[in-house]
Amino acid sequence: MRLLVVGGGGLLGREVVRLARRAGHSVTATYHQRPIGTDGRRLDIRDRAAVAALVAAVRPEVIVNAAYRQADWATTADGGMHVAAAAAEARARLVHVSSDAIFSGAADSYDEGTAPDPVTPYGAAKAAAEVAVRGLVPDAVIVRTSLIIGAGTSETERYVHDLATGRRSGALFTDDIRCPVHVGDLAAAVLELAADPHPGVRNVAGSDPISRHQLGLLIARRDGLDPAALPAALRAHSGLPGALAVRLNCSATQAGLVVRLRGAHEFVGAGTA
Ligand SMILES: NC(=O)C1=CN([C@@H]2O[C@H](COP(=O)(O)OP(=O)(O)OC[C@H]3O[C@@H](n4cnc5c(N)ncnc54)[C@H](O)[C@@H]3O)[C@@H](O)[C@H]2O)C=CC1
Repeated sequence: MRLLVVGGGGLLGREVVRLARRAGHSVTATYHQRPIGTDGRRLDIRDRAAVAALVAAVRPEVIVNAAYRQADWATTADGGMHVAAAAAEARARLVHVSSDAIFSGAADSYDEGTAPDPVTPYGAAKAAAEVAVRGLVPDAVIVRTSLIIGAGTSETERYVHDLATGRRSGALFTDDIRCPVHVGDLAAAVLELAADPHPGVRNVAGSDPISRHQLGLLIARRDGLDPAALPAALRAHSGLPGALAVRLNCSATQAGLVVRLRGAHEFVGAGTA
């Protein structure tokens, strides 16, 4: 497969690039600010003409869009649209990465057919991107995912370390439930779906709904930190906008995947939290 990974320097993008190269695919990765390796290509997806030019030059069979910047409509919504437009022009398949932030959390769980009902600007931008992508590339695969956890490299893991070691103050919510996914499982699923001729929305998250506080305890135990040093709080009392609990139901997508989407208890640790 000739693959273009947009956002190839990020947590997910890096892993997609690594696994794709290991599988023998021809991969071009783009970065935004911090160069990646010697063969990365600089790209700002807010620049429609630049996206079109790069895609025309690389002529990918598949584009994975894993670019992301929180609270930036131009990257999330407009950028997603620019990548989709270029994919349509080049007749490339598209895997667009979306988020559980498109949901309010009002439902008990969310399957692939659920319509977005975002309650934050970020969620609204991600939902708008999905609409634009579907309009431009009707056979795109839209991967909705949840908290991405790596081997120590994710924002969540860094936050837990900072809290546990007193480098910053804060708390982890006990009522903020997500389905954390291991970056390796997610990247493997993205590559499977890139080769999958069946278009549409795919939920790709961990099998284990868990609170951010429970997740923090697992990470602390795994990394030899003091779990008691992680303050707990209620998001419901925090005044912060956003969903309390979003459980992505991945069973339909999982049934068609080789990779097993593990839950946080399994991939972070065997603790019972
Ligand atoms: N990290 C998480 O917990 C979650 C992530 N997601 C989604 O997963 C995808 C990947 O997220 P991560 O790998 O965590 O993000 P990340 O922040 O680790 O990487 C995103 C990459 O996009 C690049 N980027 C930022 N602005 C850009 C622009 N204007 N043009 C081109 N590239 C730009 C950044 O330089 C970075 O390398 C995103 O679509 C995100 O919305 C969804 C749910 C949770």
